[in-house]
Amino acid sequence: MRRSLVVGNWKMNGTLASAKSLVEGILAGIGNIDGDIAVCAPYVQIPAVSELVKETSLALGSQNVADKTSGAYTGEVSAAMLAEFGCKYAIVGHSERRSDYGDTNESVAARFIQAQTQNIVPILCVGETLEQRERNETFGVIDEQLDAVIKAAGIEAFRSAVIAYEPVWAIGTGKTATDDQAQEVHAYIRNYFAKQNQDIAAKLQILYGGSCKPDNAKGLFSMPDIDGGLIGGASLDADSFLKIYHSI
Ligand SMILES: O=C(CO)COP(=O)(O)O
Repeated sequence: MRRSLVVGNWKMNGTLASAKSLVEGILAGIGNIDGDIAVCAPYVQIPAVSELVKETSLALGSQNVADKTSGAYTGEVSAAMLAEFGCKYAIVGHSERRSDYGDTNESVAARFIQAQTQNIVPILCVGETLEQRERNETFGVIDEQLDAVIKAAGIEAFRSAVIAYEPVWAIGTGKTATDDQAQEVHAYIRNYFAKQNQDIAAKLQILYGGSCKPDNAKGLFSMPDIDGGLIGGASLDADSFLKIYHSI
């Protein structure tokens, strides 16, 4: 009943030329799969990618969105600006934003709300660091990250949102959560929502992110509460990204 979704997060990589050829490679191999696929490009590559993916089944997303609507916020990009280029998704609360750029649970909630004002589906990232996992704080950290967004946006907002569970210790490290470790947290997240609204919980897409690669995607995606992936490094190569997509 839930559609699978695979999203590439290109992070701060590539050039205009490499972005175009990556998109062309993805489009050439997308095939006819019963599931959704998207790429989240750096802001300045969004206009070009938007042209290439028009009228295709490859959706476009951004890697962040401003927490304000418009005004004197130097360096920020608003949800309305992203909507003009047909962005369907916006990642909010990625761990790199939280740890390197000071995004707090509250500002992540504001970004989530801003995306939805323009009918952009926020992909809300949650996850624990290695130290937090070792201190058995995983579920508490995820509770706080989700509580902040529900407090600001309300539970109904999750009818058009996606969650990405990204264990920080598995991002860009080559370390992956085992299928069972990932499933345990995905089930926890679904249950967290079920306690508030069973229908929303049952329909919510929860993606796994954290060194998801062609060789481990199938196992992860076969778990009952894993609905796809948010892919970093492996999304920068059309073949490996397509192999992951074809594993759904
Ligand atoms: O951060 C990620 C996706 O948003 C995961 O990155 P890697 O797939 O490179 O570990």
